[in-house]
Amino acid sequence: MSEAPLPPLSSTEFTLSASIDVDSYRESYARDGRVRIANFLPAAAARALRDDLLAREDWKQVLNSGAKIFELSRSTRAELAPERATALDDAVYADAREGFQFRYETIRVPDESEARTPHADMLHRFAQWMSGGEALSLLRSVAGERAIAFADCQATAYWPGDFLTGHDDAVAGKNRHAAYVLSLNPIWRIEWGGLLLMHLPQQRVEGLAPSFATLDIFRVGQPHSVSEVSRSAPGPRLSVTGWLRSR
Ligand SMILES: O=C(O)CCC(=O)C(=O)O
Ligand SMILES: [Fe+2]
Repeated sequence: MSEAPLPPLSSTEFTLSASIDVDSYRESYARDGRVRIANFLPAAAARALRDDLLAREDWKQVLNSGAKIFELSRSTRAELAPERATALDDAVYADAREGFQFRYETIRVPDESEARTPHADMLHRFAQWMSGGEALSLLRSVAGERAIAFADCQATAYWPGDFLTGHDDAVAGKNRHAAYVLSLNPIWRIEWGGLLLMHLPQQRVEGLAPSFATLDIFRVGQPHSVSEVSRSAPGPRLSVTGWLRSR
């Protein structure tokens, strides 16, 4: 297998934490198909990214109705008549009873490097950093997939009541090798929900609670879900997430 060239590094504001032991993460990933890398980013960088994302107003709520996906800006939602908003909530929970269903807020970054304007916003810069240099080289090593060429990227905020039901991330034509989730929650009680649940045989699950500056990586093709964030959560479950892809 030939190694795709590493795209140039476009930003120096993100760095890898010094403590990452690539070999042990590579072994865990090869064995289990998933791994949690603690302290993936230095705390200051993770904190800056979190603050930047929380200050943004261009979040869109995304939800599906069967195969259709709807996107609602915050201003659109604010203008919804209360009966419409309740009907929408009811439909989301009714459809979640049996089918594939999700609802959360997102800010997306374009997949193409040219569209990720250098120095546009912090999330774009993070996506570019993940798609080149030391970060991409680490991700390729841990996943054992030299064909990985870039990280696609979106920020997600799961507010109380938000969730994502079981699925396996495999989409034809997207060339996804592994999913990643950078968790940006300095304080999170497990009881607040929003757990990344890996669905195992016999109704067993392995749950990964939101955390801070950790990177979860898991191989595409494994059933998983995000459990509903509870009404006791004081704020959103904030992450930056996407897939490690080849072109
Ligand atoms: O946010 C997470 O922990 C995982 C999200 C996920 O599974 C997805 O977006 O496909
Ligand atoms: Fe997923």
